Amino acid sequence: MTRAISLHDVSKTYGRGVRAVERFSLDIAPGEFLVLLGPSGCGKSTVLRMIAGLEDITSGELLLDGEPANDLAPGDRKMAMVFQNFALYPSMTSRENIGFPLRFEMPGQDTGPRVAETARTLGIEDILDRYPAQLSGGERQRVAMGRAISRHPSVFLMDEPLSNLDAKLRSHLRAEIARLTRGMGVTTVYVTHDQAEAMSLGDRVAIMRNGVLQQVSAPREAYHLPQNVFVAAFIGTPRINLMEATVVAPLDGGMWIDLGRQRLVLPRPLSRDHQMLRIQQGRPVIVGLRSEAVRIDRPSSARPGEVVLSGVVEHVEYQGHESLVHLDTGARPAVVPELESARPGGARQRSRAASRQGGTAGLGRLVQKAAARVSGQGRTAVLDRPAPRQETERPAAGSGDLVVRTGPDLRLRAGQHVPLLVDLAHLYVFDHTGRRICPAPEQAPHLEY
Ligand SMILES: Nc1ncnc2c1ncn2[C@@H]1O[C@H](COP(=O)(O)OP(=O)(O)OP(=O)(O)O)[C@@H](O)[C@H]1O
Repeated sequence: MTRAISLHDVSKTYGRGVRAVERFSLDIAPGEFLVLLGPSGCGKSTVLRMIAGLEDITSGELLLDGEPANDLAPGDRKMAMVFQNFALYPSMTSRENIGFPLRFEMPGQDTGPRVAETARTLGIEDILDRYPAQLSGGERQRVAMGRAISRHPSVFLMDEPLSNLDAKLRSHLRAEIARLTRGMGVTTVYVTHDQAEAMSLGDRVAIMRNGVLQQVSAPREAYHLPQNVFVAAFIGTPRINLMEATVVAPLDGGMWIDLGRQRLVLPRPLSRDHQMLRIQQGRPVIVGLRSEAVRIDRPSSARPGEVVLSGVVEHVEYQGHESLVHLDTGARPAVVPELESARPGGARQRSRAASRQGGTAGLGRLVQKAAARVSGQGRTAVLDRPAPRQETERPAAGSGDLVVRTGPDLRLRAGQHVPLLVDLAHLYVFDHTGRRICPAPEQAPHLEY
């Protein structure tokens, strides 16, 4: 059996007013593998624990297979939880640990065959008579998973189950979890702060920040069409390059994006996405370029849709199969403050702060309008208003503002000037509220999976 989970406008406030989750809404389909992803403290575990019934829901509704479940006792939810710290009974063997919950589910029956079947599935038959202290971390986590699986639950809830394991074992068990849960067709909600884990496991990924859901989508879509700059920055390695910029759109119909020392000239005729940028004329925006959007090559090698920039090599990270080249292009890296509030209150405070800081009256009003929109939706984050650019404010030497992937054989040295080709098909632009405006949300291309 597998089941549907729905959360409607669910909020959680812990005692003394700690608002951990805010108006969280999500429908999880039967058999789906849903990953809750976000930085530490953003409320992922709280959502999981509310689904499990281990935390009360302050407001909003939880439905299991369409039935209200806010007040259902945890034991009646038919869910199994796997935690980060394995949580095995130290005085029981693996066999006893796996069989323990079955004693209550199958009173008076022989649990042996169910334990044996579980052990076979996980390939742990040879450690059934050992105690937790005699097991490696990976073996312990397999036993903990065995205990969850043996009950044939309708839902798996996993809270960072692999974070105490080393990288190699983590990737091995990750594949095992994917195989097991898909094979069993059981709805799974999996919490992690590791974006690579989320991307490789989830049918869909729900990205949270400060208790607020930012985006729910298939991993591919979260990577290619991030709804806001936070999602863009959180997903993908190396991190997306984010630069402060200004759209310049003179009346002659041309347009470019001013990056400080250089500009990205948008080719004419302007694409629809680029035409939409015209309304940002003169306003601060954030340009996002993933490392694969830029290559080091001569201007004469430019393909259609590629425009020319240049950079100075700061530092090269050799990775064996490729190199990551850190470059200074003279742009100002845009900061997505980790502690930036995505909540309506935070947005209001920030807009007041922006108005207080002065700047142009127009910008103050814009920030306020955006804050009002954000209050309505609670979805995107307002960025700090960029400080006026000053010639003296350059990134510290060695920091680089652009990271580009190259083949491992390209020999570069620090201080070398290199030509860059930017593929505008991979250009992201976010407005000052952090929302993606290019590619424009309403005409984003449908992705083939
Ligand atoms: N029992 C509690 N009492 C008060 N505040 C709590 C309690 N549990 C969690 N919080 C707070 O609620 C917020 C969300 O916590 P939660 O554990 O859900 O985040 P998380 O995203 O799972 O973090 P992590 O990845 O570090 O486990 C945090 O600010 C945390 O300090």
